[in-house]
Amino acid sequence: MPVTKYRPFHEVNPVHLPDRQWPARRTTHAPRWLSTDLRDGNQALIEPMNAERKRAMFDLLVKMGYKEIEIGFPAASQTDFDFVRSLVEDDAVPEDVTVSVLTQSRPELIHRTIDSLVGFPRATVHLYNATAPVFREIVFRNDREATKELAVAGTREVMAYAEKVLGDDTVFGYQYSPEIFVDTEIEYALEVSEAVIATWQPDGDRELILNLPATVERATPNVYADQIEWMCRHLSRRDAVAVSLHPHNDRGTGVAAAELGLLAGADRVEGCLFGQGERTGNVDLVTLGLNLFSQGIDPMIDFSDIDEVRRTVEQCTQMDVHPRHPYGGDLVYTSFSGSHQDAIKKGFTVREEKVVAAGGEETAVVWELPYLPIDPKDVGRSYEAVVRVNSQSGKGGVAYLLSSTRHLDLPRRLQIELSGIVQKHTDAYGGEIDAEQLWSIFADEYLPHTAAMGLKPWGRFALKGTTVTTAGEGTDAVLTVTLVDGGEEKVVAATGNGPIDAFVNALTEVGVDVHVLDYAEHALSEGGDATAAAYLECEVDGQVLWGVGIDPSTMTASFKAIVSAVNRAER
Ligand SMILES: CC(=O)SCCNC(=O)CCNC(=O)[C@H](O)C(C)(C)COP(=O)(O)OP(=O)(O)OC[C@H]1O[C@@H](n2cnc3c(N)ncnc32)[C@H](O)[C@@H]1OP(=O)(O)O
Ligand SMILES: CC(C)C(=O)C(=O)O
Repeated sequence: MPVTKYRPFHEVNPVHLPDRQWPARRTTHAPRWLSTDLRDGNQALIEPMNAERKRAMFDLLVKMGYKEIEIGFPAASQTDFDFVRSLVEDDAVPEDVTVSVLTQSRPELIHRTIDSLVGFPRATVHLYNATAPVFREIVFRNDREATKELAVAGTREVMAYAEKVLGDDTVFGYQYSPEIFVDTEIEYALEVSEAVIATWQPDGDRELILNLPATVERATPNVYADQIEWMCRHLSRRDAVAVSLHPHNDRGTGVAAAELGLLAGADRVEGCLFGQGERTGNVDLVTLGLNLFSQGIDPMIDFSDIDEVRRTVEQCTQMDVHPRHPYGGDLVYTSFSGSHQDAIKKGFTVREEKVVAAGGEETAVVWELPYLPIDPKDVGRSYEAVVRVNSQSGKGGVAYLLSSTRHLDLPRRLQIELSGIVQKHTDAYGGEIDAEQLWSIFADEYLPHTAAMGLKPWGRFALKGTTVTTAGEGTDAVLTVTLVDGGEEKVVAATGNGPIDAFVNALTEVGVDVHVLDYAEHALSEGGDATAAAYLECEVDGQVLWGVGIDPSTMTASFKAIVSAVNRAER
């Protein structure tokens, strides 16, 4: 690896800010957002969006609540131009949404760009030129003065042409970006910005958006924050200039850079949903917004159906969102590993208790759940997908899945026993076991005579019926049991100090020695036709194991559970 080819960023473009203030600041509110999905996102796609997909993206952004949307680079192509026109012709832009469009600093492109905006009630022209030394030397072969002049001349051209073509019909805004701001010598970036400010003359009613892009992310996020704080401190007319961030993600720290840049004083962030955009992408607006949400700060954007957002983005961009993408990926609320599942299951139980104590008011209870930074329900995800079972899973996950999908609340030792059985399957077959497969494993093991999943019944015994009579209080129960024993129907009678004791004694009549060690039962549904589940831990001929019974009658459920344990012992 030829590491000597590279230099540390502080040697390339140092920023001196020893009394930086941003590390001690806290985020208290959402910034202004601009979505550039239809511009920076679109220009990075293998197949740029057609009109229909652009419209679907625009409508999604509006629905989510974005108020500033960069809708394209209208001078780039007829498709881009026509899309911009279609929005005004279809009256598709709500009153509180401002669209913006990007242009280079070339008169013919500026004219074409502004022509596309005729009829928009509010629009911003965004002009950029590269100010970084590499671009001055390699791309433009311009010195500093000529580069500054390109920015100023472009600004003047925008002002003059907009005045001529748009007049008073459009509330017209202006944005300037010194491209690769992060690589530009900071005093020079300020000099160019000030020249643009002096040209546009922002004041209270006439804002200038100064966008400071990390066009290519080349340093740690604290460096970007220093650069932003330095600019914020040195800008004249700071109150009339909206400082905007435009981080890219080349080092994988675009989100952190945006967050620290906001602490450093920026007012606004430009990015794309799920971090679409050039190379490794623009900063991800979904992560930024939901990071705020997870801190109790309203992002002012609606993420309540994250899957719908993801599906639309995937359909528009023809690119997949990674399953581990923060907040929106398929797997990000899912735990496979045993200790995580156990903690989540316990967390949900404690939370349910707290919600009940709060009078059922779910939102009154602060979210504190192990391994889940936000409540999946808040972004439209269901709890069913939270816990999934594979070879890394333990009893907690298995129990959670049976509880959430089948309402079976297994006692702890039964959870441990079942987990071992499931583990044998996952070890043998690999991969994941879904809720249906888990139910099938469970039913085959514990409920062999339940017509579940088309399983083949097995086991020496099947319970056909019971009649119980008690002579009165304090007297023994008398029980008549009809059993199928190895295919042969038998009727046995026994007494005991209760129905279960009598049933155990009846089994002695057919040669089975069973003792009940532990017992648990609960209703599976509410109301008169409720079904009960019974779990009995039994010692059968010296073996300790669990049986499970499900029946409308609690007593019959218990008898079935004993039969289940006996059959398992003999299996
Ligand atoms: C960081 C960013 O994301 S910036 C946005 C980038 N997005 C895009 O480029 C997508 C849309 N672009 C396009 O469709 C085309 O590039 C167009 C229509 C804008 C221009 O096309 P062309 O005229 O064929 O020029 P080309 O694409 O080769 O651009 C390079 C030329 O533009 C000049 N240029 C580049 N940026 C700027 C700028 N901001 N201001 C003025 N001139 C510029 C270059 O110096 C070069 O000029 P040269 O040909 O005299 O050497
Ligand atoms: C045009 C500018 C803002 C840009 O896209 C970038 O620098 O990444």
